[in-house]
Amino acid sequence: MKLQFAMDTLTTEHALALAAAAAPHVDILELGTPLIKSAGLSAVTAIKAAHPDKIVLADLKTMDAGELEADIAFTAGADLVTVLGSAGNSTIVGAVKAAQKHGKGIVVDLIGVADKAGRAQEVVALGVDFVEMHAGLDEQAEEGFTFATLLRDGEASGVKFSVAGGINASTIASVQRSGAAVAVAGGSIYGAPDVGAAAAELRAAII
Ligand SMILES: O=C([C@H](O)CO)[C@H](O)[C@H](O)COP(=O)(O)O
Repeated sequence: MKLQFAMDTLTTEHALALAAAAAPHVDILELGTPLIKSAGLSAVTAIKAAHPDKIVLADLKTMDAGELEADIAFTAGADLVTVLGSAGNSTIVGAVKAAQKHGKGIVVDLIGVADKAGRAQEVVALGVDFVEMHAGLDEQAEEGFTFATLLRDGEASGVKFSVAGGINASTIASVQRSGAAVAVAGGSIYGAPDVGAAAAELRAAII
């Protein structure tokens, strides 16, 4: 299972510092949606330049203009770009077209989708690399939140999936047991007093 570090920060400078600390322990460096909205796609270029050996994911969460948005992110240096599962199929097909042009990949984020397993099967048939079983920061803050349902949806989908939803060192093993290809961790790494140590702890918890 790969480890993806979601950098939900607001400046390229901070993202570069976070990435420098965590990179030895993670496989995928994710530029979070708030970071891209705040700093722009130049942040993607800066992270890829600093870490050419890492997979760089631009979390665009595209909802429309799939081909155009994916194209500009790939041109900026992204290896993977996210499109929302609630987008129309034509948006996803457009993003896949851009990915094929660049030799890169599309991840469909299933945040807010009720039938995650069913939609996962549909979008994989459209040519996306994998899907993300995702509960966002707001959903995580809701009373009674548990990401157990994400793991069940992933298993039920039968397709390649990542999981994101507040994963930490005590829960990452359950993510791996669910069969996830990628565990996405944001706050448990960037919110730790020692970012490198937190990333290393997550890595060590992966069997
Ligand atoms: O995608 C995310 C969210 O929508 C804000 O951009 C997060 O990166 C994702 O949820 C992972 O972060 P944590 O939940 O803090 O682990």
